[in-house]
Amino acid sequence: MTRDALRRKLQQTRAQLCEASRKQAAEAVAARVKQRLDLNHGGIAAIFKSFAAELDTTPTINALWQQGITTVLPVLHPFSKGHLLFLRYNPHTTMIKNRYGIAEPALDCQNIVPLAQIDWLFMPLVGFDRQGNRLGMGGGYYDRTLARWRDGLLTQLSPIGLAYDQQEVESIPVESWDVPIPEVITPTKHWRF
Ligand SMILES: Nc1nc2c(c(=O)[nH]1)N(C=O)[C@@H](CNc1ccc(C(=O)N[C@@H](CCC(=O)O)C(=O)O)cc1)CN2
Ligand SMILES: Nc1ncnc2c1ncn2[C@@H]1O[C@H](COP(=O)(O)OP(=O)(O)OP(=O)(O)O)[C@@H](O)[C@H]1O
Repeated sequence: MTRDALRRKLQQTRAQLCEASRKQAAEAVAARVKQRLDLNHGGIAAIFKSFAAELDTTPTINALWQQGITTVLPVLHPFSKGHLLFLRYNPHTTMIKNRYGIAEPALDCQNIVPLAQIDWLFMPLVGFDRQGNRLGMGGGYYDRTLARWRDGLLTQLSPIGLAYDQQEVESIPVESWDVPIPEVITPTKHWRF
């Protein structure tokens, strides 16, 4: 199956999950993220605001805030196409909708946190396999972010995918630019590849 066909199929699968299992999945992932954070101290976490049928990160974000962890969200770079910035996010942050309709902090340079200061990069996945290969929305945004990590420039950073169990597949067709990730958290399992 091509990446596009697999992406469509997995998006369909996750769109079919019922409200009750979505809610349960979101809570279960938040609990596992909390356990994961206990392994390190302090720190800055990059998370994402869920859209469409993505795993809902609201309980995870609340858990991060409760633990006093500085939380940042991805913002589409205003002119460097395909790149992300990460901006501080707290309950008072002014939010806007980006061109995909995803909520992001309004761009204020004072709130930009360089990737070199981020400890945990929680990423949205459309699919993943047991080798740690990932499939995203197809924009290459996280690929570009991970490229810097792969090149050894961000040794403090732990990339961690968040997904429903149903997003695990036998194998993801890999492209040259794909960077496998070391961990994925689903409601029932903490994968370490
Ligand atoms: N919640 C969330 N935030 C995120 C991401 C994400 O995947 N999830 N991103 C991760 O990269 C970045 C935004 N990337 C995106 C890339 C493409 C589309 C999108 O909807 N593309 C097509 C439809 C593709 C499809 O339905 O398969 C479109 O433009 O219509 C959305 C977000 C940054 N923020
Ligand atoms: N490091 C990179 N440098 C330049 N272009 C890249 C890089 N990584 C990916 N791309 C480009 O981004 C596009 C989308 O890649 P891909 O289909 O792998 O996205 P994805 O992994 O599903 O999305 P995302 O990374 O946003 O979650 C590809 O056309 C690819 O050429």
